[in-house]
Amino acid sequence: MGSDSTLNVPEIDLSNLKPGTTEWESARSQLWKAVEEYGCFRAVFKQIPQELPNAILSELKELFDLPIETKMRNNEISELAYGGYVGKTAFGPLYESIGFDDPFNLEKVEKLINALLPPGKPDFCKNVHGFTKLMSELENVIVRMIMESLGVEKYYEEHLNSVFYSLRVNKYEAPENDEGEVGLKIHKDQDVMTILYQNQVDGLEVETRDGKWVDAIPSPDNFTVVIGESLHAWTNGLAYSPYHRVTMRGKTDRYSTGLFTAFKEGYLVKAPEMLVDEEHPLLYKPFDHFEFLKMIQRDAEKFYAATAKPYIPLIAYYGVDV
Ligand SMILES: O=C(O)CCC(=O)C(=O)O
Ligand SMILES: [Fe+2]
Repeated sequence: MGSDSTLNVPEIDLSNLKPGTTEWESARSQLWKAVEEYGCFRAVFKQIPQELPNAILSELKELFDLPIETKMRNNEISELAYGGYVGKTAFGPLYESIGFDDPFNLEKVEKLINALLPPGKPDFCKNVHGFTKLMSELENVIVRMIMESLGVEKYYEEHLNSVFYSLRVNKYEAPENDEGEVGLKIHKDQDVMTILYQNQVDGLEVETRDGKWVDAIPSPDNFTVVIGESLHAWTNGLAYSPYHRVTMRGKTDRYSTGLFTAFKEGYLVKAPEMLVDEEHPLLYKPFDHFEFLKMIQRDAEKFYAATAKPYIPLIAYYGVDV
């Protein structure tokens, strides 16, 4: 089952748009079409200078080349379910990842980097912090456009107060054979959305709503947006959350960054009443997503690492008819 390499996910320019203008509305209708059909698109957002993520990516080799015991120090610092350091597993045979729990907090970023790479890297930390802030602005534009498309923009302020952001930096080792190897197995993201940036080594593949696998091939000025299952639930299924995977080909290691938007502890994910009617019955029982993550974290290792079970979608836990 390969992906169709002639297809790419849509590209949408979200740079410097003002709500209410015709430019905003035109980008919004492209965005909603992509969110419905692909759950994934490539955003251009010129407010983020390309040098910023590239400066972060250029430091990642040094970070991932550290001994595993050093990288594991992240697990003492991280307080988040799925935070910390993730080493290679059956789920991600070529994948390693380092998580920044609270990249909005420069001191916490510095605490982690000082622990891994004493005496620290002040510029790298500032870049991680600055990049996160700008990416969250992009996230806000996307959420606002999605809510406007569904006529539920009155929830926008609530969204701003109910989410937090974490950042992961990832490495995928170049495969040994020429045929292409699994970098990260098929899964959906469980968050609200993920915004990715990569060095120019492609590998992300996404399944569209009508079941076609397509490549996400970003240009250097593209941020790849993947809709998570929490937003799928919140929109009562209208925003699509795609299965995706990373396949590695070629001889170059791949580095990427991912900004994850998630709901804070205590926030109940519940579709607005306006999006529920006889034709569109409620798909998910209201749930505290943060609690859910903590619950399954306990089983995560035996779940994904040892047995490499297929990903279990959120609907299997909270689906109304389940
Ligand atoms: O590195 C990528 O492009 C994708 C990563 C991913 O799917 C994830 O972190 O959930
Ligand atoms: Fe993912």
